[in-house]
Amino acid sequence: MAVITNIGDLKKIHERRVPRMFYDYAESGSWTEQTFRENTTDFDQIRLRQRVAVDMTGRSTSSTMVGQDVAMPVALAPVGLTGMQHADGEIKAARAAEKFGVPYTLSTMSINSIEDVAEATTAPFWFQLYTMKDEDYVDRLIARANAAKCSALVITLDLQILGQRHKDLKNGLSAPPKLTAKTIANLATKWGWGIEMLSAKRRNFGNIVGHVEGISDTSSLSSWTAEQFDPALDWSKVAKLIEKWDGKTILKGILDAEDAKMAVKVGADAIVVSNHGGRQLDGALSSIRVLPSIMQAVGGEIEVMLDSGIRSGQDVLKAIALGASGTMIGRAYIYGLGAMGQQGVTMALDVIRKELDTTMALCGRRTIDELDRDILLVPEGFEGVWQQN
Ligand SMILES: Cc1cc2nc3c(=O)[nH]c(=O)nc-3n(C[C@H](O)[C@H](O)[C@H](O)COP(=O)(O)O)c2cc1C
Ligand SMILES: O=C(O)C(=O)c1ccccc1
Repeated sequence: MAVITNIGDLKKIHERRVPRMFYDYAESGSWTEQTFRENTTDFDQIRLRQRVAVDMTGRSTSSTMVGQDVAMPVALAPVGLTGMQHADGEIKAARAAEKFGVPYTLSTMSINSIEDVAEATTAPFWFQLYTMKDEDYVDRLIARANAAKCSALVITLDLQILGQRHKDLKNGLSAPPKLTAKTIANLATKWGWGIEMLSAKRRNFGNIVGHVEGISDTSSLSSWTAEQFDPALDWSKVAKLIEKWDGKTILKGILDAEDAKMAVKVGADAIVVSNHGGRQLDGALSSIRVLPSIMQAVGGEIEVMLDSGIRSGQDVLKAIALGASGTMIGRAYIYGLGAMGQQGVTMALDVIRKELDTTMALCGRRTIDELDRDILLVPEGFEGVWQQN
């Protein structure tokens, strides 16, 4: 077996093993993919400060996220259709996260249901909520997450309407895949995936089957989303959702200081600075680029996490040093899952922790608390904010 030394190694195996439709779905950004690309290239523009002769014994990557102890400040982000990357992928990812000691976030749009994951794990996981027009259904989802003892509700705000992803539209993305000549030809080359998928507990959306007539046919993810998701979601509705949830609430998809202030106002416990991994508004700034302005606006008032573009422990370190208390990874663990199931997710987490730990040592920092702005050289434009009218 190939020696895995970085996340890119897992990505190559993922691409080989998983049907094109699902690899493309994971890897796509929206439109020209400018934001998707800049999410990673902007991280690369931040440089690190080497420090020497600092006693580096007794280092630790452990920290806390929304009051929970974590082995490192990295949670697994909610990812729709995870169970199409590997059979029962949500269960496998949740188990890997539990063993490693980091939070797992289950997407509303997952293949395994809330109950499947609760049954397969003991550590509390986070549940990510998409708000639908049918408010009773949203209430039922919240009640199910509560019954499953989820420790945080992650409300995603940047996808009331789906960004256009050209590859998904061309591939006719669906779960399970529709058997067209093109998909059959592709599946024939992915027999490892196919054989394993025969054993899966579920092959369509576990949280929403039965919700609407015909839901197991997600033949067009975009038209289904357009039909079901609530385009009228506003801050007053967000405030009501927060009131309905007893545990911690995390608002995901904040990319603007003004919105971050609103998140504080409605009483969220944390925000995730995110552009949905470059899958929504193409042309939006990268998360790492807007983080300084958001820290300036709400730092100290609310816990700030960041995702979009994290592919290494160095990226995690950069986000923390700029003020985030934690991060989320999406594709970085999905590559591992698609490549090798639970073991691949563990490998991805191991790779990231090793990189974080080594980088901390070489920057002369021993703990997550010690990571500060002093160890970074940040391009000037990163500190910029939108012009106020
Ligand atoms: C394949 C895929 C599916 C996603 N599905 C969801 C989802 O169901 N809910 C959600 O809040 N975010 C979803 N996201 C966004 C992630 O939670 C996260 O914000 C993003 O992946 C971070 O960027 P990264 O992949 O560069 O780490 C998805 C991302 C990907 C790549
Ligand atoms: O693909 C996504 O990014 C996502 O969040 C989503 C939205 C609707 C249905 C499935 C996944």
